[in-house]
Amino acid sequence: MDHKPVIIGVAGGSGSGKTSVTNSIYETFKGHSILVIEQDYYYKDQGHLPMEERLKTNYDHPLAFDNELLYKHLEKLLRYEAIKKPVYDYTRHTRSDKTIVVEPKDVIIIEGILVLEDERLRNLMDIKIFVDTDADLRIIRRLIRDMEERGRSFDSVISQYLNVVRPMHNQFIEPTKRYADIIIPEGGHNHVAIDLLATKIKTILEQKSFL
Ligand SMILES: Nc1ncnc2c1ncn2[C@@H]1O[C@H](COP(=O)(O)OP(=O)(O)O)[C@@H](O)[C@H]1O
Ligand SMILES: O=c1ccn([C@@H]2O[C@H](COP(=O)(O)O)[C@@H](O)[C@H]2O)c(=O)[nH]1
Repeated sequence: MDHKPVIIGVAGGSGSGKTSVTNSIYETFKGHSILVIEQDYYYKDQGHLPMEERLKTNYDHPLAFDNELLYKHLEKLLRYEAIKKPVYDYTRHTRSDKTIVVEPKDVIIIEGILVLEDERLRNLMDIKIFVDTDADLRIIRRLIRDMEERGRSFDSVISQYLNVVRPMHNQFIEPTKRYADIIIPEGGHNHVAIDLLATKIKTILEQKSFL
């Protein structure tokens, strides 16, 4: 019997609805043994850099992430060992001093723009999902979210989108769609897709005798 946790990767562009999809899966399995790891929390620590340098970082490039640490943490969770998850501060563009102790669970959702880009991460996943939403919707959603929740101005969001987010999406994120087992259009409000996904996850959990 295979008693390793199930790992589900949820990728997609910024504002595509990854967090909403992840939350829907989490809610469906609430009460079961499930946890979420956000790839964003694994942005490289930039505490040694002055703020003006941090503002120049390309946060949509694969090299912005500490995937080494993320991979090590997933390996530990697969062995049912606890991890100390880093905490990322979007207003300071670096890790905070805090970490969160995360206990291992049977279902692990790993969510982020580039989780399907790294082959080692992909190889750990039982189900790979790409949330596919048109660019016009993604920029509108991001604009609202970054101004309301991440302390950004209208001009900074637009400039970052045109200069970095859009080209990096086309170069690195969009191509990872080909690795996905399931492509979910429009994100977390797609109840049919979420229900189908929940059924598949239940089947895997039953095969592993977790349910
Ligand atoms: N299908 C949808 N229709 C309308 N709004 C949505 C939909 N999916 C997500 N949103 C909203 O768009 C914003 C970005 O979604 P989120 O899940 O945080 O995206 P991501 O994690 O991919 O950046 C959030 O405010 C969310 O409530
Ligand atoms: O310091 C930072 C770190 C990240 N970003 C942007 O965040 C998005 C990824 O988050 P989503 O929740 O998937 O939208 C990425 O596109 C980065 O551009 C940032 O602006 N600053």
